[in-house]
Amino acid sequence: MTPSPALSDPFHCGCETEPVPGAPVSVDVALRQGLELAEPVAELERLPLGKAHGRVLGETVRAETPLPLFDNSAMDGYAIRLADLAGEGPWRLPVAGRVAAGDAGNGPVPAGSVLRIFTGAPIPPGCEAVVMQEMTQPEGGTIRLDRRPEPGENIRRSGEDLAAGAEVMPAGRRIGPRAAALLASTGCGEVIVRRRIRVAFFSTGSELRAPGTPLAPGQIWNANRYHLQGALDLPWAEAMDMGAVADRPDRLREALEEASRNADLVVSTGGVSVGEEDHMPAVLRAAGGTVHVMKVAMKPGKPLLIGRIGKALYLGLPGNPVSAFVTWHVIGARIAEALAGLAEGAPRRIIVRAGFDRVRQPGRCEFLPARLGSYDGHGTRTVEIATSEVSHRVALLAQADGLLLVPSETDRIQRGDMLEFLPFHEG
Ligand SMILES: Nc1nc2c(c(=O)[nH]1)N[C@H]1C(S)=C(S)[C@@H](COP(=O)(O)OP(=O)(O)OC[C@H]3O[C@@H](n4cnc5c(N)ncnc54)[C@H](O)[C@@H]3O)O[C@H]1N2
Ligand code: MOO
Repeated sequence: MTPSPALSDPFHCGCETEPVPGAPVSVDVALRQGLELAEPVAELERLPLGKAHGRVLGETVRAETPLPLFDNSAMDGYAIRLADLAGEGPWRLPVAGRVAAGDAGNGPVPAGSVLRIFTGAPIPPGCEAVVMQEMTQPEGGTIRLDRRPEPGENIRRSGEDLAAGAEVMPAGRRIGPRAAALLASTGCGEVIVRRRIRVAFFSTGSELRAPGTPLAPGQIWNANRYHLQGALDLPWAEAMDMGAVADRPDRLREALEEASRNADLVVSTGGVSVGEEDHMPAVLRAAGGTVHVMKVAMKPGKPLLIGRIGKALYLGLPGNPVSAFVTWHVIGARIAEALAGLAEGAPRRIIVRAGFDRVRQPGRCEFLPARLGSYDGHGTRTVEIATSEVSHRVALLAQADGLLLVPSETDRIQRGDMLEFLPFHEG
């Protein structure tokens, strides 16, 4: 599959250089390789529009009718014929009838008269303009009019928003609130959507316990499980939460195999680094899977496995909670969107100004939890970071406004430098 431009929009984090075997690949290369593996789910479903919110449109929709459907009034006022306004104003014209939204509106405006008309009502034959009622003075069954309206004034023309036969929405669009309003306006009572992708996920780590349960020395509460539960609470995904699995190769293999039988995408956290307790690369291979990416030149998130097992795509995110979040946010979510057939979704990026000075070691692209500060005189916001050692700093992450993107080749950031920033959508 050729990834769509939006999904593969590069981070310019070193993709210009040729990958060296065994060395970390750039974020862009990792993303591209993941997207190449992500064949969109093929099955389609027909759903009533009211049950399709947030789903991914499976077919391009074309308009069978124009939008607006018929010429109609943009204002509450009076439908007039311009020929009735002879000479200089003011003019006085009798009100011969009324037409409201929902009326069939077949009767013409009688010559020498006006019709009372309301917003959304069909424009009666002969009517060349609608005069807002505020521009008229009613006087005993007549109106007085001081100004000659322009031809077509306050008339919303049929087809001016969308012509009959035009594309309403392309396949791959998420049916968000705006899309739903348009589909409804063009009469789409049912839509064809892609089936939900199935995502199985588990956390690895013998130290992990569920929050709310007591801990023995050395144990911690599982954060990544709850991050992924939230991140996968999506209308176009069916999440299968497999809980936590101890750092034992046999258990991990069982979990991986079970997940891959049921899911399009398997996500695990932890166990992807180089320690003796980091089993996932070996477990993936032992289970017949293939490894496509092992390490990415990013911080946090250097150890990141992208592979395949059976029919499923596999993502082994690092265990450190901020590393797991960043790798999911920047790479994992893009891959999930591509599997779901979504043609959009790369995180929005804005330009900010550094509010700090920092000298750094080039070579890895950084995605640092950061807070936005005040605006400069040109409407650009300053950004502040607390530290670059962030991989375990969940509090810093939760308090951040987004991720500051530091390109891999950067060796120095000076106050006032312009940088890219990925704002978080949620509050
Ligand atoms: N010798 C090296 N050690 C490490 C390297 C390295 O290159 N050489 N990389 C470091 C980096 S960077 C990261 S990131 C971590 C990633 O390691 P793993 O993915 O194997 O993760 P674990 O070792 O299983 O866990 C790391 C850390 O995160 C905690 N953790 C794990 N899962 C959870 C969870 N579900 N909720 C909360 N916290 C979790 C775990 O307890 C560890 O503290 O490796 C570095 N080491
Ligand atoms: O790369 Mo690790 O993910 O920094 O913490």
